[in-house]
Amino acid sequence: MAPKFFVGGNWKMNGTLASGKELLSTLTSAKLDPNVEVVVAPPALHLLGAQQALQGSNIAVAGQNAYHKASGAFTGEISVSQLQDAKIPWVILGHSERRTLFGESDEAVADKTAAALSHSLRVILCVGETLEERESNKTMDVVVRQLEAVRKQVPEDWSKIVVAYEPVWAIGTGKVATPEQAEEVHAAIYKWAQEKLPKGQAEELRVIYGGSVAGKNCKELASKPSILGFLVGGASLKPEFVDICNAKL
Ligand SMILES: O=C[C@H](O)COP(=O)(O)O
Repeated sequence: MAPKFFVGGNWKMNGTLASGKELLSTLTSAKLDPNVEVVVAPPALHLLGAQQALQGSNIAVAGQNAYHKASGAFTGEISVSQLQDAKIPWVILGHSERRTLFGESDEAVADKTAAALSHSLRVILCVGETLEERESNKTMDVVVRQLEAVRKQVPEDWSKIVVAYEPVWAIGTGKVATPEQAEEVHAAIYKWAQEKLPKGQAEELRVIYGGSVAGKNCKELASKPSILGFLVGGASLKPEFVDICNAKL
C-alpha cells in the first residue's frame, strides 16, 4: 500500500493566540481529504493550546525544533523529552532557517533526529540546497550529505521520518521549484533510500516538498509520482491551506 500523502503546515514565528485559534477552527470545520495526514507546527508557546483545540480531529501537532539533551542549562531550548512528555507527536528538524540563521550543522540535526526518535517522536527532516549550490550543480551532493549525516546516527529505522525536500531558494520567495525540478530531486532521494536504507523502507518513506507551495500550484506538484506531500510555510497561515491539504482530490 502506498504511504499516505502528508501535508505539514509550518507556522514559523507567526501569529497570535487569537489568530492561531481562528486558523485551527477553519481547519477543523473544513472537509479535509481523509486520505491525507495533516500536521501543523505552531510556535512553541502555542503548541499545547493547539493540541487541545485539535482534540477529536485528525490533525496532529508538531514542534518546530527541539534540543537533543533531556534537560539542563540550555536557556531558550525545548527538549525532545519535553515534547514527548507533552504528548506532541511530531517535530520538524533541520529546517533551513535553523541551519542558516541559527548555525545548526548536519551533525547537530542528526543528534536531534536520533534523540527525537528515541523519545518516540516522529520527525519531519528537512534537507535542501541553496541557490548557489544548485547553480554549481551540487544539489544532490548537499542533499545526500545532509541525509547521510542522519543515517550515520539512525542506520536502521526510518519509518518515523518524513523527509522534506526544501530548496532554500524556494522558501518564502514565491519562487516555487517546478514540478519537474522537485520530482528530479525526490526521485534521487528515493534512489538513495533504496540503496542505503534497510530493505523495504524506501517504499514506506514519504518525501515531501516545501518552498512556496500554494493553492495555485499544489495540484500540479502533487501529481508527480515522487512527491508524497508538502511542508507549507506562508500558505499554511491562510485558509488556502485547506486546498493544499486537498491537493489530491
Ligand atoms: O517549512 C516550510 C518551508 O520553509 C516553506 O515555506 P514557504 O511555503 O513560506 O515557502
